[in-house]
Amino acid sequence: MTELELEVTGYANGGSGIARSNGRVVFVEGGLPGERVRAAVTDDSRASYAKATVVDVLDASPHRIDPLCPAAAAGAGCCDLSFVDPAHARELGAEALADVLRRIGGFGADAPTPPVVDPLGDEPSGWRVRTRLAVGPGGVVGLRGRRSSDLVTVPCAGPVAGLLDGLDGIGGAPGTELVLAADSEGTRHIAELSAPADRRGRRGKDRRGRAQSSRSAHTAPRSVRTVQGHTHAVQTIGPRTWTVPVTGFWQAHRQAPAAYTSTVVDLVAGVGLTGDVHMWDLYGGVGVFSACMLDATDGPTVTGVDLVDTDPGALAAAERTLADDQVEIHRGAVADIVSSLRAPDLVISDPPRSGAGAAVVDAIVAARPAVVVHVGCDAAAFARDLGRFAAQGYTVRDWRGFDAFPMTNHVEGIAVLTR
Ligand SMILES: C[S@@+](CC[C@H](N)C(=O)[O-])C[C@H]1O[C@@H](n2cnc3c(N)ncnc32)[C@H](O)[C@@H]1O
Repeated sequence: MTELELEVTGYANGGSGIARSNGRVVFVEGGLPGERVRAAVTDDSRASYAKATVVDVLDASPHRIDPLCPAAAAGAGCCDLSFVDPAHARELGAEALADVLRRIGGFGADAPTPPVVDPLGDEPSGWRVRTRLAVGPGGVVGLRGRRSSDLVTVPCAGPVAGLLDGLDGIGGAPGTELVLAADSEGTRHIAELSAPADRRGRRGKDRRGRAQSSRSAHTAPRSVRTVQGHTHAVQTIGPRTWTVPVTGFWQAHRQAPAAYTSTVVDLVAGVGLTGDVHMWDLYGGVGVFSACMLDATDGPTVTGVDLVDTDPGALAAAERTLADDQVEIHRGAVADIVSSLRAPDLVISDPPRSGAGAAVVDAIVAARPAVVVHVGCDAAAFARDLGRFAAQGYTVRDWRGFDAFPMTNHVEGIAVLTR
């Protein structure tokens, strides 16, 4: 493998350092701004940039520390920034978020001050209430390697205390995955997900056949078996309680649901929306944003909600918790449903990592809500969506960043826009 000696001069969204070699950008995994490193080239296939990974640190950044996560240090793909002092990792996250808001979102000097990235707790470790692990031969449980499918059995530092205790031989079949969730009481629930269809049917297929089965495996249903605890985890935020399928979506950071819901209420109140309003809760899941807006004592009075999501388990949980509220639940893709909904005054959208995308942003704009709150767990997709709102007459009035996945490069953004 080719090795290069590089000066790392910047930090890119996604967690790599930025260096240059022969006029070409090199994204350096494991390199920090200010460092001189020796790095092995891992991808040389593009003309404009290459990728490399640090093999030796020649001059270290003062922010480099002994890795906080033993699993990441052993090669697992979990906590990619566990070797960075947590406060500095947050500064890097804020820089990367500001950079994509400028470059991808097109926000210039007239935009609000770029967000700082706030911690959601005092500790960089012990925050994660949900995780997914692989089961290897003999029922041994671990994380997959960063760049391999090898099993790393050293425990990750992210999960809350007790979540990873005593897992080997707990009963997961080799080739399956275990989904672990801690509920609001701290009780652990474990569900086994059957092996993806492509792993089960791979043998004996040619390359094209394997690619086809890999694509369909993404959408193929996987059977679920309870290994410990219950099929559903009880989660609470303030006065509300949800029973959420163990394999369904709930924010990973134990402090995130309370922090995000109070932030959303503050941001909506902060732009002066008052009176009776009709709201859309898009990508609403179990309806945490519906609930916080219905219960808010500041800001508008929400008289009705259209909640849209694709996940039947999440929607069943929403139906139970919001049974006595004016919430209409719609199962399906946001892009297919929004144009049939009653015009909203307020839209909250919280898409998955890929973002809402052009068609959904355009459909929200066409419905002319006075206020939009947009949430994003991928900085680039978040910036792209916000840029599209801004190009069509919406102004970002305020935005916040959260260190919702400590020890990793990921940050969460929440922005409020008005028409
Ligand atoms: C980041 S989660 C947010 C869930 C919820 N707002 C919360 O905070 O608990 C994204 C949600 O989008 C849903 N989803 C993904 N793609 C979707 C689509 N095309 N249309 C509607 N919902 C979708 C997922 O099922 C998931 O519940």
